[in-house]
Amino acid sequence: MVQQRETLLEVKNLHSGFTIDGDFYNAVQDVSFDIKEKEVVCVVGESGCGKSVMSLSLMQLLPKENAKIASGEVLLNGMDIVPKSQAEMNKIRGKDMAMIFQEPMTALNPVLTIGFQLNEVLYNHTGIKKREATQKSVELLKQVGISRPESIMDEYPHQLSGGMRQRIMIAMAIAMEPKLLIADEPTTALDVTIQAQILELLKDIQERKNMSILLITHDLGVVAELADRVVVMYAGEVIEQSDVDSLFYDPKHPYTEALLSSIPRLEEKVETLNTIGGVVPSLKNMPEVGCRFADRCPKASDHCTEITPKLADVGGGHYAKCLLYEECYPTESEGVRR
Ligand SMILES: Nc1ncnc2c1ncn2[C@@H]1O[C@H](COP(=O)(O)OP(=O)(O)OP(=O)(O)O)[C@@H](O)[C@H]1O
Repeated sequence: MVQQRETLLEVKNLHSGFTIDGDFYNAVQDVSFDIKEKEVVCVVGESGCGKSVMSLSLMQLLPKENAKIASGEVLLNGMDIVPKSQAEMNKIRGKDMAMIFQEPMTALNPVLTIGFQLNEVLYNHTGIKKREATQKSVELLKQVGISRPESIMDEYPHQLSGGMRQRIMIAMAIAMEPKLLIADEPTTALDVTIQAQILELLKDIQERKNMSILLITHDLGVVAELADRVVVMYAGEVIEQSDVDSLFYDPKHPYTEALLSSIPRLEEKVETLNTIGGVVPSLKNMPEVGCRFADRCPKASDHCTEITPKLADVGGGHYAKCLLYEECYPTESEGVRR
């Protein structure tokens, strides 16, 4: 019998975005998905599709000056964290959910030693004393595959390679054993062999610690390697969602098909990469009605700019948002507008 996993994170109708020239624009539009315990969910999509804004919204780390969550719920173990204050979020971040970023140098403080920064995470969440914190930090560095942890404790971020810095970030993220790790393009800034090592480390830690991971990436090779389920985003919206095999072998949305066909295959002699023509619309230029991919879609019909599809189950828990499928037509009461 397949054991039902509990839902760890549930995102419901999330809208978030930016105020630009006095007007508010959603960069994340009505996004809903969930993550079960011990599950790896990958979020994919081209640059500018809202992946980072979505993940920063979950952590409540959007820039305060011009960005906010406009509506929606983010349920962590059933509790909505959207209304939480920053002080409350400071307790939740690190302990219940943690995040690693593309460029660890921006997240690490350049003038503090690695040991100081690691110990700080432990002090923030526990009443631990210095000697014990230092022991724990050294242990964490070992867990992330750092071979001379005692001496690294006294070094500064700039003395380390990009791969080492990302390992430090992972050590900081797992220090309090959070159940959810959000990783936003964690390997993009690294060279290829190091990328593979960091992904291997994430996978290993996820299994050892029984964590769930939300992995943001535009690299479908990474998705194939790590994901249990995949959420495809386009222009701020979820346009497809399914388990990883179903997505790779039977993609439903023309955007996902296009993304998949842009991966070069070893057996094919590729002269040029098959890229998707056109660009993701900017926030100010989002179509108000219809499918946001319509102007780039090879399968678009007139309907596609007139009727807004809804995300619907098009078979066996595979969700798509495309008028190629009967299920995605809005009902009369849902209308054609967003
Ligand atoms: N600080 C900001 N102010 C205004 N608009 C922003 C800001 N940051 C992002 N955006 C816009 O929000 C939209 C979503 O951007 P986001 O960074 O989430 O995309 P992404 O899918 O994560 O792309 P990438 O892979 O390049 O990080 C884009 O249209 C982007 O231009």
